[in-house]
Amino acid sequence: MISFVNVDLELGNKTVLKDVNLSIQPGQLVYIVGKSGSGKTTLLKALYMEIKPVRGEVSIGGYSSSTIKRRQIPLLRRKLGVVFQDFRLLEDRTVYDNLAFVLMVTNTRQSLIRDRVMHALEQVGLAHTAKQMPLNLSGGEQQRVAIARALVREPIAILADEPTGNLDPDTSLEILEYLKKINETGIMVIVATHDYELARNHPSTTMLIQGQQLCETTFGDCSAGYRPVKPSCIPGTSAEGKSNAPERL
Ligand SMILES: Nc1ncnc2c1ncn2[C@@H]1O[C@H](COP(=O)(O)OP(=O)(O)OP(=O)(O)O)[C@@H](O)[C@H]1O
Repeated sequence: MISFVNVDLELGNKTVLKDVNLSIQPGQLVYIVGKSGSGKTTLLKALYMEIKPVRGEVSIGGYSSSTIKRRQIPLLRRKLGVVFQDFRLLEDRTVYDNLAFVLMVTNTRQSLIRDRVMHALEQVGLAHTAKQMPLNLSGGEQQRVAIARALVREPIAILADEPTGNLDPDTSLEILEYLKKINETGIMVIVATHDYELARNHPSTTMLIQGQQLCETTFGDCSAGYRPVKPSCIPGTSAEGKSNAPERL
């Protein structure tokens, strides 16, 4: 499970997000939408503990931002797969080697590496590209390789930061379909995007960052509008179970 409880996040001296509360359960797919500069990347960075909250607590994969030691951060990150807008593939290595590299740095057995790499490529329909160089693939295919690379360590969650930002609308939908299929295997998927319409076409829990606040809606229930999430929604907090009636915005 992932949770944010009363979290404030700052960059430099600027407060980017204030009093964020969020709970994501195993198997959930969540969109974080918000305009450019609203703080989506900042929120994801708090999840992989590149940014520490100035107030409140982020919990993920059994670690807490309040107690995690610096040396434990790489261990947390091994449990997470991160996907970026610009793919970030190693251009001088084959598709296979891009994935294998991730496992080699953690001393995974060679026989296991091959199985894991090919399985991850199969999950994005690209097993046949294993020997190709990334730049010989289309943008959409390169992003699918990046998703496979995120999968190869069998993460508890995939964090995707604007994964469709460099892609045309049809390819963007295709990428979201792959992320949805991966989510159906039980992996939490968190997609940050400024493309509200894209998220809208894929009904699921959608969080909106607006004026430093994180608000929630579920498409199909838009009549309730977006509501700020209160700590009462976060299991395990002292306020759990108290009312969090939707507020019309
Ligand atoms: N190092 C920094 N110091 C101060 N402010 C920063 C720093 N880095 C980013 N910011 C500001 O923090 C805010 C949030 O940035 P963030 O990258 O999280 O937004 P975003 O929603 O991901 O935007 P985009 O969709 O354009 O990537 C922005 O206003 C940005 O200008």
